[in-house]
Amino acid sequence: IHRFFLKRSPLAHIPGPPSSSFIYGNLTQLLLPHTYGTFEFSWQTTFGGLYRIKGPFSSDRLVISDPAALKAVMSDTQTWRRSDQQQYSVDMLIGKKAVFYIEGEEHKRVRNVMNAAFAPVVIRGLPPVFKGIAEKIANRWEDMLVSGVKLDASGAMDIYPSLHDATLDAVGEGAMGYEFHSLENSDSELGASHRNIIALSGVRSPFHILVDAIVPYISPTLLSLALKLPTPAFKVLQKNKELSKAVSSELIASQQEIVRIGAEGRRDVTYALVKANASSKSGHQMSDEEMAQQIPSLMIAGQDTTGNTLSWAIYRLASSPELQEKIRAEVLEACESSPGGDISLNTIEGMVWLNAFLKETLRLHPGLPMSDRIASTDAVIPVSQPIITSTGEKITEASRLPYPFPPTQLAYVWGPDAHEFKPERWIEPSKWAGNRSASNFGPYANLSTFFGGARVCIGWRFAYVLSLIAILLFSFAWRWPTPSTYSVTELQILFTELVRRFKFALPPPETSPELQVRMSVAVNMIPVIKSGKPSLPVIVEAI
Ligand code: HEM
Repeated sequence: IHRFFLKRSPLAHIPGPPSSSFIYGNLTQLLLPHTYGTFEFSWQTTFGGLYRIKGPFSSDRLVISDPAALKAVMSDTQTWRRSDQQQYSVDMLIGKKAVFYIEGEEHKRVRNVMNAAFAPVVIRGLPPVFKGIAEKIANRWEDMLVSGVKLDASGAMDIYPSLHDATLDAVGEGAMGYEFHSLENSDSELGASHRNIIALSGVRSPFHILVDAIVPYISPTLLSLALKLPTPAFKVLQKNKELSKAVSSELIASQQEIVRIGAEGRRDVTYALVKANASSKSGHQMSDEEMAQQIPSLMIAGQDTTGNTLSWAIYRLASSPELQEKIRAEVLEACESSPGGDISLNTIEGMVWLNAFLKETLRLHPGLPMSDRIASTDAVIPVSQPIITSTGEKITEASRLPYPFPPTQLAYVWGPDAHEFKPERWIEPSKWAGNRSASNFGPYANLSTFFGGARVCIGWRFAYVLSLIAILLFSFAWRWPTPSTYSVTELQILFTELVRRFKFALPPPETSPELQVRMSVAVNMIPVIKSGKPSLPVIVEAI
């Protein structure tokens, strides 16, 4: 009662919207709007990059998108910790040694070994894996076109499930060293269990908001008893934890054997992880159990995020025929000028429009648009834009702030057209570029999509290379020859032929109102159609 009603909040003077409910505060508006950002973006316009909202039972929380504030919070992991709710979910899902769970020195030691496993040299060996998967998805779409699985008279088909199968296979083969065979429709037990987990995490309701609010006040003993209740959701979680533990321990043991006998291992991240761990100094190494808990961490963190990013990429490609043509022209030119005929990763990385398109997709559709942190002690947050408090005072830092949500970036960094999809902003000179680089927050292109600081997304390079190759292939190649090197003639003929033959379009709103896509957020940013079902209806057409 004291905490809720009597203690004066240090955030009382930070401006923000009025609370819409005593029970939920503003959280239903922030977390459950019909279309993602409806309230958040207008609050951002009114109050700037740091404002206060009400949480359950009139508690105060901060929403942060100011780059200086984000950077300060994300780089100080001693002060800014994950919330209890997040920790309980990770423990239920994976365990207390997962990279998301651990803090401080333990996190630093584990990240050091994991960073070596995600080094550029490891990721640059993955394109053959990604190309193989892109070829399989193209085969599946061709089958779908022939067998006529159409959603309505517009001819659109739902390519969302196949994009998620593709990223499960990509994370399986590229990161875990495990073959799910999702695209071949022969799902493994772990694959099926993972799908159940993603389906669970995709459901958000006012009830979940309430549970999240109450959890920190329940005694740990009572909570751990409650979590053992045989509810359907807890059963799914428990089964997944046991299954992923068994599979991961086996994967680690087999890679350890490969490293021990010095045999050439597969070039996946798990192999690199085991190798990096074996050559770490004693005291800096991870135990077998620690390594085994990182495998499901990669699956959970890597699959849904990349699946949704690719879905948004195709959505944006399909929304703009001119953009498709521009990228297509760039690819054709690269094919023609590639000496030796092998389109290398360097060439792909040098494609101006393709890269600008991907950056803009990541900017406007961040896979994980928000997360929360709690201050474990009094703290001061700097802001790049001053805040005018409710008493008219101008302040450049906010102190003792208990609950920030760092979400997307704002107009200060991107300009007044921040909410529009404009890949050209990455190509043409802009007066906002200075603000952007001054923010210097994320690991890639100053984007906050992968966050920054000590807990920056470890898989950002993996996601970037996977997305580049996938977009390139989805856009232009329905078939990619199987060998890992390609002759220029083969590619030229292939691309020229395919570019002439296929394009993507969205079903028109007039004839297909049910199939129009909006942004929805549970944990990830998901495309959903009118019924609320996660879907990506696209017309794949022969020109
Ligand atoms: C476009 C795709 C992706 C996006 C948008 C994304 C975004 C993020 C974000 C925002 C975080 C920080 C979350 C927080 O601290 O609250 C994060 C952490 C993480 N990501 Fe990613 N991610 C992507 C792909 C991947 C992939 C492909 C992998 C692995 C194969 C991966 C592995 C991880 C891991 C292990 C962490 C936890 C790092 C730590 O706590 O030290 N992510 N990701």
